[in-house]
Amino acid sequence: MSSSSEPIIIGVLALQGAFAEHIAYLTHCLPSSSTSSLTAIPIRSPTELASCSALVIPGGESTVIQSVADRTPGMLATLQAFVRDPEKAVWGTCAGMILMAEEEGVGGGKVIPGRERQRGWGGIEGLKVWRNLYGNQLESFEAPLVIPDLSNPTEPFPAIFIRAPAVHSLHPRKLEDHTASSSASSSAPTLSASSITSPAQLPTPASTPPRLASPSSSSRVPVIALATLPAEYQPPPPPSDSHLGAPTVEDLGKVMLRQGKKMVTSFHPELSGDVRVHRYWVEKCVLGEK
Ligand SMILES: NC(=O)CC[C@H](N)C(=O)O
Repeated sequence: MSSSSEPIIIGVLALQGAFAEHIAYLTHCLPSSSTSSLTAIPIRSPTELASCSALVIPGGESTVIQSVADRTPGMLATLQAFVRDPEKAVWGTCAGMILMAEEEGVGGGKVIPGRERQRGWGGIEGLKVWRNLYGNQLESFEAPLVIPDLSNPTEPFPAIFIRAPAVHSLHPRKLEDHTASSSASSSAPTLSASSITSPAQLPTPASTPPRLASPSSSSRVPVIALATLPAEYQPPPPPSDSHLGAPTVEDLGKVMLRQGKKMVTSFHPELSGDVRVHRYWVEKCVLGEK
């Protein structure tokens, strides 16, 4: 937790996508009771990112965000280092979730040959996602999402899904499930931190691109599933013979995950008219409140 004298600067990656909405929500929901002063600013360069202790990677189009970052001198390496630093709070929404995965597959829509498979920047350890699993733009939808850890948890969160990614799998799978009510997640085994398999012990298929080093201090931090879609909204599983391996079907509907100071949502809280997810991330991940 930062001391009251240090202002906390939250960057919102502004290379493409819904960054203005996040800045508006963060500005609106900054906790008035907090002794820390917070401010949210757009980020377009490594110098701007250097002033931040937290970052939002917005929704939009992950391939465009990736290529603009790639064309901005120093930006991609600076972003990857920031996202993988366990001390930095980072939240990825939709395209941002894809970029915070370690590996991604893609279905539906237009797939550029040779780009079926992408390496994410990391952030949530061992996360693989499947892009566009919920369909195209016209198949966008809103679902009432029960998020038990939010304030006023009995009031469902209006979660908006636009060409959203789904969790494909997590390796190693060390999941704490806070979404008790979901039928899809209730049978999922919950592993304790003591039963974690070290990533180094897992066999790596020969065809897997080289891994970036995982942040060592996060390696025992469990991933918490904070929200699971009701069964009727869950997507069909991606193919089991893809380059990502077989999906973990009971995790497909997990649409909000947190690992330490990192969080991903496959939906768009910045379009919902409800600031509770922004408030949760600021309080738990940025300010480190219990
Ligand atoms: N709404 C979104 O952020 C869509 C993400 C988009 N499908 C992608 O692959 O990047």
